Amino acid sequence: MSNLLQNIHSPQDLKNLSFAQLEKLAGEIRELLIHTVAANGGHLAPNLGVVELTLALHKMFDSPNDKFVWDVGHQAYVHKILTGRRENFGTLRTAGGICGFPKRCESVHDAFGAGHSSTSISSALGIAIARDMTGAKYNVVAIIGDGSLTGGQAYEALNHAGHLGTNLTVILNDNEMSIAKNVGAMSEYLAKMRTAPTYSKVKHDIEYLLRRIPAIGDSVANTAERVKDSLKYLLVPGVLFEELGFTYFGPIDGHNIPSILEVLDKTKSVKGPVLIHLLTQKGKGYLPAERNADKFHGVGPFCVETGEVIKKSVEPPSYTQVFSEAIIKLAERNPDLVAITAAMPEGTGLKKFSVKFPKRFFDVGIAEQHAVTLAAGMATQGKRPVVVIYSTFLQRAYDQILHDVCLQNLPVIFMLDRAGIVGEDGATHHGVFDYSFLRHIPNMVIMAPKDENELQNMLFTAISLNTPVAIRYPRGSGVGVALKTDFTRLEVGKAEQLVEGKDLVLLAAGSMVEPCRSAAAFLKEKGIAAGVVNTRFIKPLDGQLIRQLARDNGVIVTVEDNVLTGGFGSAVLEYINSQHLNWVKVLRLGLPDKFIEHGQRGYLLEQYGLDAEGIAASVEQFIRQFGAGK
Ligand SMILES: Cc1ncc(C[n+]2csc(CCOP(=O)(O)OP(=O)(O)O)c2C)c(N)n1
Ligand SMILES: CC(=O)[C@@H](O)[C@H](O)COP(=O)(O)O
Ligand SMILES: [Mg+2]
Repeated sequence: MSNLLQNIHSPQDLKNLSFAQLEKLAGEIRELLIHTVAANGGHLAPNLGVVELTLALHKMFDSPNDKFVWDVGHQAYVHKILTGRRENFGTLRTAGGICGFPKRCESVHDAFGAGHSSTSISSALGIAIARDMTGAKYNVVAIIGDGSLTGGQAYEALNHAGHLGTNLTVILNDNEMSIAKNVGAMSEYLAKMRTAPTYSKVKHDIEYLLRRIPAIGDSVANTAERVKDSLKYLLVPGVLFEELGFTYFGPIDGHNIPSILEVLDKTKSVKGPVLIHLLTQKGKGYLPAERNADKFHGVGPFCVETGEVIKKSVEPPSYTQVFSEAIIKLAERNPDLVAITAAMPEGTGLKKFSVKFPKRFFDVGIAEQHAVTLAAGMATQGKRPVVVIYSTFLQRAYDQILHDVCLQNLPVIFMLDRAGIVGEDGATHHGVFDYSFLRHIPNMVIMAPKDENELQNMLFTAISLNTPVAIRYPRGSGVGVALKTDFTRLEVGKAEQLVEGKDLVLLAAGSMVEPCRSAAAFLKEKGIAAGVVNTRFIKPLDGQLIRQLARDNGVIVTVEDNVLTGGFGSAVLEYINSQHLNWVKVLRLGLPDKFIEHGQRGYLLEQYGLDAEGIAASVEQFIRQFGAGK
């Protein structure tokens, strides 16, 4: 057989393929996935697990008329390959190239955008309701993983869909994995179903049993119904979904294309919402990913032959690694310290902590809102919860932070990893809003470290405070300072003057401090004397220092890797205004009021003028236009 994939330009090209051809195509798709992700990095294992499912969906349904909604969307590469983006697939996750997540502006086949988890059933239900209101006829399919089914929003949507009885297909892609091993009672329930006989067989057996009960009178009929119910509870897999108003099909081998097609076909005629439970293997078809599905969930460039990740050069440890060690040392000193992750023990650096302190570690699943309120509850009882959540995912828990933690001034520590530009994951994942969504909440202290030692000291300081604290730090390597073994308590609200300069001062937040130091050196070569201040605290600000800088310099440049709207620079402006320091000229550098696309982190920082050269260039232009000093 010739190469089939090169002839697939749209889902229509699948329609006449035989099962054997579809299987061959699955192999070719896996090759493309493996080689592309090996070069560009990306979510390999999740995509390897849905090759057959995606082929079956596109064979059975008619996208874009029928709508597929991918939960999280990290597993939509196959869908992209089959929907006209194969030739461009080599640009995956590169600037200007194919996005790693579904995106409505990228293709009509991407019915709904995603990146954050557990939204698919809600959006699919919304689409289905709109369809019914307009009298249109098409199928709506939400594809959600077992990990994403730990997120509360998925249950809100199941609850609503079951109540409405809307025609909607939910495919549960159960591979027993979130990024790490899936957790929680629902995960255990699904595991039990894996070994259960199929629903249709059980249904048949129950009916057979009931037919053998002689039908004499109402009481026997009632008994028969009760027997049926009891047996159903005992035997029928998926009864939970059935009770929620869904018709359950499964469990079904998610790598068997004929079986998937058969069940999809069956469900087409079912009235109301259906849930199809597929069993798949994460990483299927590539041994290193099958053996190590969590490593290959999201992976950087790697060698196809060995599965070894390609290290660019010897890099300093990441902020995540530094945090990972620091929290263990601090937990050894403080038995009340507990750590919470929302399904990301590895990514947050809490894995080691979980091994060392299994009773003080909580993986709550993809449940950021619950994680925050859980921490608040623990804090009322004297525990010192450290909640470690990527900046972008903490957006979910805004009200829990405000209402459950800050309003009661509870000492919960938020470690916001992946703050600022994250890179290739793109718009859904950049952590560029946290200063803005945290800064206005009363009682909250916000810090951002300039380097690895400061990260340790900030955590140490946070534990000593009796208020909510957020510490935000970027993805990837630290700046490479020699790591201190002891901790220093920082004075709350005190900034650190690093470089003196009479013409202007660069007031830098967190990971912007180093580029500002270099920018100051560039400016010096041009005869501009720029001071550099490490702000350390975004809240409370160092008002005394800002007043002094205003007096001495007259030009303040704030630099942050957050959106300018409501960010650190805005805080400085508000302060200057409140103090009537009217003569001060302020330049705010940060991210614009738009969503930042995907691309390498360094490239994006450069594009948005937040590398050393960009900062220096903006300052030079400002000084040329408005003058230096007072
Ligand atoms: C709100 C939110 N929290 C955390 C994540 C990070 N995340 C991405 S995929 C994933 C696991 C998803 O597991 P599952 O749905 O089972 O998909 P699989 O990768 O196993 O196919 C997690 C935790 C996210 N995308 N969104
Ligand atoms: C899909 C998703 O949300 C995660 O897999 C995310 O891509 C992880 O990011 P890191 O690679 O920064 O841990
Ligand atoms: Mg899973």
